[in-house]
Amino acid sequence: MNCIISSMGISSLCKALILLELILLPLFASSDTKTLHESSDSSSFPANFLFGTASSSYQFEGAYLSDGKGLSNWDVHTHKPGNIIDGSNGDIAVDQYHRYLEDIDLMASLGVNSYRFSMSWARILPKGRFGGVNMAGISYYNKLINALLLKGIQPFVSLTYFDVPQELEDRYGGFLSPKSQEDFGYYVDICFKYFGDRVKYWATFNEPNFQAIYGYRVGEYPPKRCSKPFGNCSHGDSEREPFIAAHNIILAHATAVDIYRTKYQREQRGSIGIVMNCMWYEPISNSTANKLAVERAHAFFLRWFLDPIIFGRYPEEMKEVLGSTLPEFSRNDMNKLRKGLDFIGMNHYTSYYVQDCILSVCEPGKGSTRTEGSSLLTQEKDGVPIGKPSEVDWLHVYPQGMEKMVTYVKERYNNTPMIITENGYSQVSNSNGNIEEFLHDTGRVEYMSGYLDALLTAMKKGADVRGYFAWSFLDNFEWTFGYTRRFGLYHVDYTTMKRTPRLSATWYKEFIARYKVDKSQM
Ligand SMILES: O=C(/C=C/c1ccc(O)cc1)O[C@@H]1O[C@H](CO)[C@@H](O)[C@H](O)[C@H]1O
Repeated sequence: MNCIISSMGISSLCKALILLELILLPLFASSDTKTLHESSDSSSFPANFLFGTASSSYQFEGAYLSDGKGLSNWDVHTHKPGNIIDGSNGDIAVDQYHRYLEDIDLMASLGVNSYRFSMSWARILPKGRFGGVNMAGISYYNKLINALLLKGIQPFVSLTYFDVPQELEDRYGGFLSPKSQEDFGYYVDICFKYFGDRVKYWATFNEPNFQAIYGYRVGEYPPKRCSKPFGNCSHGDSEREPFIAAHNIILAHATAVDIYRTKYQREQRGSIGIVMNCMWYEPISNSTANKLAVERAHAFFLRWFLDPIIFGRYPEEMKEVLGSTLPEFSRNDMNKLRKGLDFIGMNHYTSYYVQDCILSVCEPGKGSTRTEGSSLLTQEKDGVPIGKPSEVDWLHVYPQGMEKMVTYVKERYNNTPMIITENGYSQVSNSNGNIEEFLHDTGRVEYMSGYLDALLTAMKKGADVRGYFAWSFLDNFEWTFGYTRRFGLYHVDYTTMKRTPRLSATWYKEFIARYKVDKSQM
């Protein structure tokens, strides 16, 4: 039975059921970890569910100047000393550009039915719309798509994933200029035209909420703009620019959807959405102020983009605080925004406690300032972490967050179809050494098994979720952390580029196999 929490509170029967669950849950949880291999109930996922792995162009492809590719903002950023903690870059990355056939064989052996990858804008249009189409780039993605389809693996394409042609930055300041909307429209039209006969899933942007904050507030991603006290950059305005960049990204998304709907979708029959970074928030106490702070945290991160795209307006919480700093949508923009999206892509990894900083005085920290919504994010309460810590400081294991996050998005956006576009776990490494330890990744298996169970719980309660992608297929270039964070189901030796399956790869393979056996019996 479903427990419906109304404004009146929870019924007493529900309370009793929840209590019973709380008592029984630890019993099941402990037997779960004993038999890792049978812990998750894959057979209950619906038919046609997408089970895949995820990647992105800059983190995987390498070949940064091959066959006519132009420079991207990330090529330029990583080549400047001091930007990446281990001084590395994605020039070679994991060389997927040359090894895609071998990689597709690995995916086929895993049994996944989908692969999420991104197209490098600068590989297709080295100078944006100010130059020609690079046919060698088109040819690479054609080969990749065809080889995937040959193995029964659906391509799931992110049109852009943080990397944009440097030309756009140099010419007009990238996403700070409305001209970026036009450029994005020009680019996606080319992608739909060349690949849309075979690609049925398109995501316009990956984590634009993260992109806006890291590029324009804290200045750790290109174009490395910010102001004090948010970060240390030579240019920028942390209180204004994130909102301008976000505004242009929202309208660039709308432009892409408009083009797809008017020119391609009827014939090509695919779907188009956006991928958001989704963090779950728990109030640090049950006070009304902290609960309101949780809602503000969602408003200033997730709803910042999804409210305009789905409802045509920014969250009230943002308007109230930001006033005229928040750009406005013209009538023309509103019309474009009406085209919405077909699915919400969700990257979910971890959860935070939230403390109100309007009524109480907060230590400075993530989210605490006015322009961030006055909601301080922490991962500890009275010295106790929100979930089991991992080797990576920001990644705490809190599987309940998956169920709650999916349920939140379901309720707010009228159960728009959702796809978990990323979920994953990291190990830390400073060298290639001790591969055995890296391969025996029980932490990752427990993480995925717990999060998939929580996802299924949300689905059993009615959430319309269509797919799950593990981040990541292989170890890869982890942005500012270079090669020191390993998220792969497969270990990569960065000297030889050899890929080796971890325990988690075997576990995921068996998980998918059980799902397939069950579905073939239907
Ligand atoms: O979710 C995140 C990043 C979270 C974070 C980073 C640094 C902090 O200090 C706090 C959070 O990005 C996604 O998660 C992955 C693994 O990180 C990245 O490799 C993906 O490219 C990206 O889409």
